[in-house]
Amino acid sequence: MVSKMKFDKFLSEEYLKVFNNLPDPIFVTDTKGNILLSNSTTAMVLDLTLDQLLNQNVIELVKKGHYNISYAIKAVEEKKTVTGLVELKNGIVYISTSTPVFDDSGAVQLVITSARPKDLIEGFINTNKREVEYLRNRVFGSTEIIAESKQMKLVLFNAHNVAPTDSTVILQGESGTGKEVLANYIHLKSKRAKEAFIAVNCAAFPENLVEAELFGYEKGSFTGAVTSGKMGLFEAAENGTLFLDEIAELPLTLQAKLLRVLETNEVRRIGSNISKKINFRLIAASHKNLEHLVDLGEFREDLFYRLNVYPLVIPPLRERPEDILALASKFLEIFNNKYEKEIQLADDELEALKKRRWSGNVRELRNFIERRVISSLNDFTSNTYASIISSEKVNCDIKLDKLFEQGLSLKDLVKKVEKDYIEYTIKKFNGSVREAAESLGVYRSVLYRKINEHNEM
Ligand SMILES: Nc1ncnc2c1ncn2[C@@H]1O[C@H](COP(=O)(O)OP(=O)(O)OP(=O)(O)O)[C@@H](O)[C@H]1O
Repeated sequence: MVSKMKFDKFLSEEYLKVFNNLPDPIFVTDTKGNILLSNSTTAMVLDLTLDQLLNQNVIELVKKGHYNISYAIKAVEEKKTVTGLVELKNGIVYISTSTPVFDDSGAVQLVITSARPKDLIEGFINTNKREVEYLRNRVFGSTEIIAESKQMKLVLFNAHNVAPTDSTVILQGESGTGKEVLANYIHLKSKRAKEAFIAVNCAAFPENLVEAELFGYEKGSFTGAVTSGKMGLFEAAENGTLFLDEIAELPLTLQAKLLRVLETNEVRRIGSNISKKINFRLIAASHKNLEHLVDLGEFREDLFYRLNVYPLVIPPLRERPEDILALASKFLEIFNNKYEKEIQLADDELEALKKRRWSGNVRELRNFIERRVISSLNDFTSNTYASIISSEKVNCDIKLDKLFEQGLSLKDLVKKVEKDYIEYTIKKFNGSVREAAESLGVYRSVLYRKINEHNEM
């Protein structure tokens, strides 16, 4: 048996670098199946850290259910290269090849195993692409989604693998972690990419309108309905993808109706007695823990199991500091272009960004960088700015004594500040309510409601 330490000595630093940077899983075992060397991709796809993996034996990994079969031992027994399918615990199937390496006496000394996702290879063969993009470029080097951290790379990797399967996907993660971005990514990497991607926020509609939005209605079916009738969003997503964000906000009665649609693939508009067959892929998302809501009786268990085919959890931004810097630099580039500025972040600012809690996740970071570029810091030194970033408190420079003199009630004061702040933000975004809503971290519908309320004040 070759010990890991002894084995490492065989390899120059350059070889190790090449080995580590291979985008596919690759690892080396001894004749008993002990893992001597592995790249981090192998650990990542097995949902382990590299350290954990290096202490493992392939037979144990199979026993623990990380994957269903190992060809490394077979290669030792049969003294030849063995190839076969391996299914991981997340359902992804790989084509794995184990190649024995012999010593001078012809005995097997080591086995090198490498693997590639089956779907990916088949996809390449089927589309007969001449320019084969390597997995790392397709997934890890994606320009649409920033994923520097190991956790986010794994999420993206899993998203990449589930995309072509047409399976229902449920995305969980705090608000602003990138669930909609990921849903769109899955759509774009699926067979439905050329069809519609319909994103619906179940929390953005008043309860009585969600059904009409989703199912559509025939003319005159309820007061307030457009006289000509309206197509629902299920129908609008025909052949494409329907993304139901904040699915936990769907009222229980509608949850039952959604389940029926998923089981029958049929939709009936409100006021109609004709059902229509539809074909769409569902991606749902929630920042709430749906399993917990099932326990509380607030989410239907049957719908939960119907949705929970392929769950993907996006970790909060504070748990992936590598992404903070990568995202900040991307957003800086975007907003420097947009506002024709050349702002750079100083080292202390970058440090402060990494330490902040980012409870609004990527959305908060994006808004923060946009404000940073807009304000251009004429009257701040980078030091004071860094201290503002790192303090979690909002710096409201309001003259309290002046306010006190006005004798406003707390309610009126809050409304007044809210009104002024909203007006100020909309002005900053040249009148764009959409951008202002993004910056303020509220839905557009909420912002419109507030503007109406303020107009009536
Ligand atoms: N990994 C990422 N790379 C680049 N941009 C990202 C990433 N994650 C999120 N964003 C950006 O952050 C913002 C929020 O993302 P998104 O709307 O997808 O979050 P969400 O989890 O769906 O939020 P909510 O639960 O509030 O609907 C968007 O502007 C999006 O473009």
